Amino acid sequence: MSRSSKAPITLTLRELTYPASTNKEAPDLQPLHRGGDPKGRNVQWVFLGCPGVGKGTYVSRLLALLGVPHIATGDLIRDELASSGPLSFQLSEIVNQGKLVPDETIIDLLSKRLEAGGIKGETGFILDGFPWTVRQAEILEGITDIDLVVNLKLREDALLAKCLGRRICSECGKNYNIACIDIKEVVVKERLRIYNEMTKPVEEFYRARGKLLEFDLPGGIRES
Ligand SMILES: Nc1ncnc2c1ncn2[C@@H]1O[C@H](COP(=O)(O)OP(=O)(O)O)[C@@H](O)[C@H]1O
Repeated sequence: MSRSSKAPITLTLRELTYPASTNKEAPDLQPLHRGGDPKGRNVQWVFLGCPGVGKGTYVSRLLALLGVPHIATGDLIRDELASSGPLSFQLSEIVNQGKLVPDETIIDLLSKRLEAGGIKGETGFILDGFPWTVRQAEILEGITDIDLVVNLKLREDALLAKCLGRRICSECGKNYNIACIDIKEVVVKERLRIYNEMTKPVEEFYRARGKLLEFDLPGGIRES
């Protein structure tokens, strides 16, 4: 598969989450595996997906398959906060207010993480929580050539049900709650609206470069 091509990317989710050896319809996947990359490095992918879509579950399956680290900018921020370093006070104010950390700070933390990974021999990654803005996407393109941006999407009603802890009983078909989640539907809807508004330009950025791979998920993914 040529990743520099501008042709639409047509991998299926099955091809992404299961090894080529178990998927007879996916011979294309082989070059993406460790050591088989024409660029002489492992895959460098970005995962986009709104809260509740099941991104963490998909990413963890892929990590085992591809042998790359999961780099989540939220984790980088939390590590920095836990270190009580010079940045931590300023960062805790921003994060506690639910705001985005300035681009310079997040890019500095990410560059350090990539550099440290490079020293350890890492040549690929799955990036999560970055980029959030077009400016971040542009800067990332300047740092490395991202191969693929996977955008996981779930219908809003399914997403809402998931975020609110609702499930449908497979026997009687009625709704039930798996947990006592004290969160209002309007709050979840607003969070999704803000997410969509923020990430649309980032999706466009990667779509224009032929790097965006979109999945309309039919439902949630099982966590086990
Ligand atoms: N790409 C980014 N740009 C700016 N700030 C970020 C970025 N990624 C993470 N952050 C900051 O770190 C916090 C935690 O990130 P994350 O774990 O991805 O979100 P959440 O805690 O909502 O799941 C965010 O609320 C934000 O302040």
